[in-house]
Amino acid sequence: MGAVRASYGGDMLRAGAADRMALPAVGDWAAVRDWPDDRVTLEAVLPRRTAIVRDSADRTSQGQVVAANVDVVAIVEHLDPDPDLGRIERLLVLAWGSGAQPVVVLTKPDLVPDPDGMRAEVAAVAPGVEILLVSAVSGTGVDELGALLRNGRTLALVGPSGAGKSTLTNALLGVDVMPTGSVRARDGRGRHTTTHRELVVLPGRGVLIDTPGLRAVGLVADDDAVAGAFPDVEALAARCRFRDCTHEAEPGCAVRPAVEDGDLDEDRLARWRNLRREAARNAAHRTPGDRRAVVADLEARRHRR
Ligand SMILES: Nc1nc2c(ncn2[C@@H]2O[C@H](COP(=O)(O)OP(=O)(O)OP(=O)(O)O)[C@@H](O)[C@H]2O)c(=O)[nH]1
Ligand SMILES: [Zn+2]
Repeated sequence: MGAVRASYGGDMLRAGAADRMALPAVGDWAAVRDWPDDRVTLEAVLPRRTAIVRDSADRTSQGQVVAANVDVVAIVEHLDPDPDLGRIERLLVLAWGSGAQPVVVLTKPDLVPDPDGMRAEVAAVAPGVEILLVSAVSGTGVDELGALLRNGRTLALVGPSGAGKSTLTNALLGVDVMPTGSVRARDGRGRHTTTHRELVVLPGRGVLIDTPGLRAVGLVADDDAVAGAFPDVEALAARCRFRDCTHEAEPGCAVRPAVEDGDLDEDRLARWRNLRREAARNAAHRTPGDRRAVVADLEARRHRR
């Protein structure tokens, strides 16, 4: 049938006003109605298998769905400039929270002398997660990445602007469908080239979703998503004598000695603490009372229009 343009039906408008999460996102399946007068309305979004959710800036809802029904979330990070380990951890939390399987894709290995050494550093912040080195320039790893797209699976690329997501999309397709940004010569940073989310169907293979550069992802992550990204720290913390151990000075703490013995990186521990705090703050902000107030406010605004 191809592409159709649809407006929201009444139920969809109401659901979207009450919770932004209800609105369709890229990757969603939706029911549309074809009216005799040629109008097309989007009536319902079908239940999602998975959802990548980011914080919505306006706090009017639980969050905002960046992509739905994704099977594999590829966290795309460049090796040049140096990869940002904290950003990879954050995006891993986002991925674990989505219900999809994460992989880490390290791009531009052709620009650094020791890509395998850098992969090992990244592996330390991504326990249990497959890590691919992929160069669109030399072709290294493109087939491995493409293999994730078999059997009609949906692969979403997330990562900062300039990491090479659009370039990877083009490499996987074998043709250029996405505009790519040329890196500014002076500071080596990419221009922001993807202005809206794109979904590309690769016939007989799967579906590829290229999300725009997620700069500062606000997380709606819960403790489980943080635990998914930090299984090493959580395993240590589970061995502390006290369940509410703060890992500062308590007797019987298992985390502190791991740092002292060099088994756990101090910076990683600090980032784990911050993400846990962020998850707790999120949970506190989104009390049912808050949400009722937000919905009432939205309704009032709608009536004024
Ligand atoms: N040397 C090298 N350059 C690459 C590679 N992948 C991407 N680039 C370059 O990096 C720049 C940014 O790539 P894009 O694909 O536009 O980045 P993006 O992640 O899609 O960025 P947004 O669309 O802004 O989110 C472009 O100049 C690419 O040519 C690679 O594997 N090796
Ligand atoms: Zn402890």
